[in-house]
Amino acid sequence: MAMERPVQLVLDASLLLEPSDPVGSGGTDEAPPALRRGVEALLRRLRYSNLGVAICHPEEMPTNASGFLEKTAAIYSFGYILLPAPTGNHSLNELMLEWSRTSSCFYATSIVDEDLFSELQNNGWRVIAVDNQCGTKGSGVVNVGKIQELLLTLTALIKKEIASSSVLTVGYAMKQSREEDFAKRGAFPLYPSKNGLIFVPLSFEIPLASQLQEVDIALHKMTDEIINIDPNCSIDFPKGISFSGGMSEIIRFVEEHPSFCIIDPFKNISPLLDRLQIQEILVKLQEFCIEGRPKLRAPQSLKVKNFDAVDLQKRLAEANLLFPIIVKPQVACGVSDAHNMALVFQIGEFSNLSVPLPAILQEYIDHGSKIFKFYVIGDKVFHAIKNSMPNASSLKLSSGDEPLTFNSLKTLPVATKEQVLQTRVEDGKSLDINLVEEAAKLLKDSLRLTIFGFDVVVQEGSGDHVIVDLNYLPSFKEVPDSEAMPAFWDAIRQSYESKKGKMQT
Ligand SMILES: O=P(O)(O)O[C@@H]1[C@@H](O)[C@H](OP(=O)(O)O)[C@@H](OP(=O)(O)O)[C@@H](O)[C@H]1OP(=O)(O)O
Ligand SMILES: Nc1ncnc2c1ncn2[C@@H]1O[C@H](COP(=O)(O)OP(=O)(O)O)[C@@H](O)[C@H]1O
Ligand SMILES: [Mg+2]
Ligand SMILES: [Mg+2]
Repeated sequence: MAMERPVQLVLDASLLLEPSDPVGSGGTDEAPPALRRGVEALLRRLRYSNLGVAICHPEEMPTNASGFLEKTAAIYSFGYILLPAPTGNHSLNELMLEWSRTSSCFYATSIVDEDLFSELQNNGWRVIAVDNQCGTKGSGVVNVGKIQELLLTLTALIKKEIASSSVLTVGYAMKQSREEDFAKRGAFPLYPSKNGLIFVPLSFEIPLASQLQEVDIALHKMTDEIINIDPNCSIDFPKGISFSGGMSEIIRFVEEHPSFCIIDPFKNISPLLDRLQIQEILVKLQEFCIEGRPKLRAPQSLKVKNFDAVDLQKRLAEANLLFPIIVKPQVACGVSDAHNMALVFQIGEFSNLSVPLPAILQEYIDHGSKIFKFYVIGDKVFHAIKNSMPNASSLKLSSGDEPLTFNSLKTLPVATKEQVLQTRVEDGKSLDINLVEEAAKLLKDSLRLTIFGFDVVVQEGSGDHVIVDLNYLPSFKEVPDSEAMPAFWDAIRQSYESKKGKMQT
């Protein structure tokens, strides 16, 4: 994808500031300048958009407002330009003229100024008027009803400028913290990525259907939009799950448009919400093993609906599940207590155990406090080594006769420095990388997911490679951006092309 001309976006003060007294009234009772509703979200997205962005305002703006805008520009590392006072021959700011020569330029504003508009358009700028009362029909100005529609309109205009049929627009929906993590890595350029993808956030404040009609692909982490999961019914999308309004609109749109490319289909993600279904997937993988290579397997597991000791003792024996046992909620993600776990050393410790039910009991694998996090991103497999929980014996010391309860995302009892040092370097029991990479490809074929992660621990003694977790769309933070981002973009395009390929057959 040849990089086209850079894109320059200039945001007029009228678009950004709460309309207070008319500009220049200098009235003393003016409220302090503030950003209009929806502007902070717009600026946050533009910051990592790979577009050139500048804030502009008329020279004669009162200093408290211009100072506020200058500070705002600095916070988001945007440019900051003053529009010359309207003299006879409107002369654009020098910089804007310079940009006209080198870039595709867009001017977004909320006030109509016919002279300025025609001056801009004579210099090749596209003007976008946002939610201004008086329409500006026919003057080549693009009208946008609400500020939440601005980015989608901008991507449509950019795509037209580039006029290359291979450019695809990806609308994305995920929780803000995850979006920020990805955006900071450059994952969501509003300007085509190397392989021709343009990313735009889907707004849950305006109807989703009209937005989805404008994009080629929707990328989502549906587990960020789960309101609750019925723990007593086996999860089988959409059964047992209730979603936010916006996510429900996306789900409905996809049902009504079977050829639309959703990454990933909800039914394909659904098993990863349930640690029992994850276990079943991993047990199937056990059939894959290569002579003379370490065994790749799932932990011995057992689902329980309660922790009543009598019944439990029998069931543990039947499942030949020995202590120590790690106890996890059957619901794997999407709800706040999906990561509340416990390490239990004896049957008595199950009484009043605070792990949500139904629960999955798993053999605890001594793995020298080292975990291998594998990330499958399209047809690429990456892995990172992270500090993990130490061998059970050292955890038992610190927990007396109590179970060790923790939250796996927040308070995982990882090994202390001295515990890591104590761990004998298991000779020959290290990771068999290509065994796991082979398994990763099989997993990808059976899961039919574009991006997923799974955790492998190597059991001390046996050297068994035990897969203890499987996640949909993790953050793969440990993979360098230079490798992770191109893989991320390729994965999305591959999924799109294979979906379109299937539609044709
Ligand atoms: O279990 P892991 O490997 O730590 O992966 C987690 C996991 O994907 C988790 O998602 P979820 O299970 O809550 O859906 C992610 O947390 P949030 O969704 O709360 O952000 C983590 O980002 C994942 O960690 P990692 O990115 O290191 O794989
Ligand atoms: N069966 C197991 N044996 C030993 N350690 C485990 C086992 N299962 C999980 N762990 C440890 O607990 C951590 C959290 O468990 P995991 O299933 O990944 O929970 P989550 O899905 O919340 O991330 C793992 O990263 C690993 O360090
Ligand atoms: Mg995990
Ligand atoms: Mg997980």
